[in-house]
Amino acid sequence: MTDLQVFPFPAGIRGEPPAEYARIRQEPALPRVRLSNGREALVVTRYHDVRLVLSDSRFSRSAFTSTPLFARTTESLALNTADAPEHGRRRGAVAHAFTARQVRRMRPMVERVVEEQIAEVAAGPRPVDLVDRFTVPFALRVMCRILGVPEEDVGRFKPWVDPMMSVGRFPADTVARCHQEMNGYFTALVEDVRAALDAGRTVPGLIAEMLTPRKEERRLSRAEVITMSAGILIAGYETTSNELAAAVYEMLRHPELVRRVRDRPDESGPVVEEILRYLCANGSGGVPHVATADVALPGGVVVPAGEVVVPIPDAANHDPGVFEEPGCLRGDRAENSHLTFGFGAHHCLGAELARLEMRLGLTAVFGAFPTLRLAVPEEELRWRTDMFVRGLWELPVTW
Ligand code: HEM
Repeated sequence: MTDLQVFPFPAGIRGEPPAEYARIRQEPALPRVRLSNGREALVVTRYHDVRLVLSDSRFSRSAFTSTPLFARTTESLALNTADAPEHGRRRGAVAHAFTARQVRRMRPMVERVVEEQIAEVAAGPRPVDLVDRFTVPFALRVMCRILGVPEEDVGRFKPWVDPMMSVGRFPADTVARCHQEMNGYFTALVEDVRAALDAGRTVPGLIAEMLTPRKEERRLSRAEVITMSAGILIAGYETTSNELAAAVYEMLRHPELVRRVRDRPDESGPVVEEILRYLCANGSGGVPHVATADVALPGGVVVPAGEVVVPIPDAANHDPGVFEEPGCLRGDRAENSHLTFGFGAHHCLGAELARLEMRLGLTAVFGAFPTLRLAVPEEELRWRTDMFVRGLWELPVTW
């Protein structure tokens, strides 16, 4: 076995992108690495190359038969590791629930949840852990409302989901137990919703909609409904809550951005986009794809058929050929076509919802607590390294 560098590469102390990304981007060839599951792969870091791999059907996700680069099992990933036509069929069953129009309709609900969580923080003791008291319950409650998951169960998910989103941090037996318990919870919930529908009751939420599709082509199997329900809850809250906490932290380091969001909340969009570009959230690096033909990338490299490639959106987001001064967090970036939500057929289903939650969450936090500051020395913050989504385990703040 040749001595290859192991991927994913370790992140920086504050969860910054691995230094290797910038170095590799300069290399004419695609560097060969050993994935954490033992397979060899080529890593793709240049912006236009990453976009091509993510959007060209000659790169297959399902042909990569090894385990994913994080602790979820392939069977629990209804969308992420599937290719057309199966991927399109499953995604088509839920996509209507997350269109820009639907998200505009959700806005009052999201605003209510933000207000309730902020009011709870304001009424509680100081200092407060903003992850525990705001970013996680906010993002989780929004997903519960959308899916129709009982909100009294909100506290049950994080202890299961943290190990499921591990990239080597949690032991395999813990991960397996959490997969099983999460699956058991959603199996029982889907059964309950089915029974209520059969009894003629109206049940709000996407789980009930998945069980009673308006169009035949949106029909999913019972097992798919269970997997999709758990998957959407996880995908929807884990990313958003971590990005929000990391965004609050970054804004505290950039007071000019705090002023902008606080004084002109309607213009928070570009700030949020820039934070999303800058943050480098993906601890697994990217999703492995297999080339099903020889494919020439825009950067000039030809990927031979059969090779595994891992496109790295975080590296693409810091490509100086596309983003001027990529290492600077600038709220006035005019053009910001970042790849934080992916690109192509697997582009994040909840991107519009995530944007809304980020905008409302940040304007609410800095609007309610204009003097917000860290309650501990920065060196004491615990970063979520070796996890699928980087972020903070806690964010103790006061005001
Ligand atoms: C800031 C928050 C978020 C970020 C950074 C984010 C990012 C991503 C990324 C990078 C992907 C994968 C793209 C790929 O596989 O190539 C993805 C997929 C996905 N996201 Fe998000 N996401 C966020 C919030 C949400 C929310 C709120 C939802 C709620 C519905 C959601 C649901 C999904 C789903 C279901 C997929 C799988 C799509 C597919 O494979 O077709 N995400 N997201």
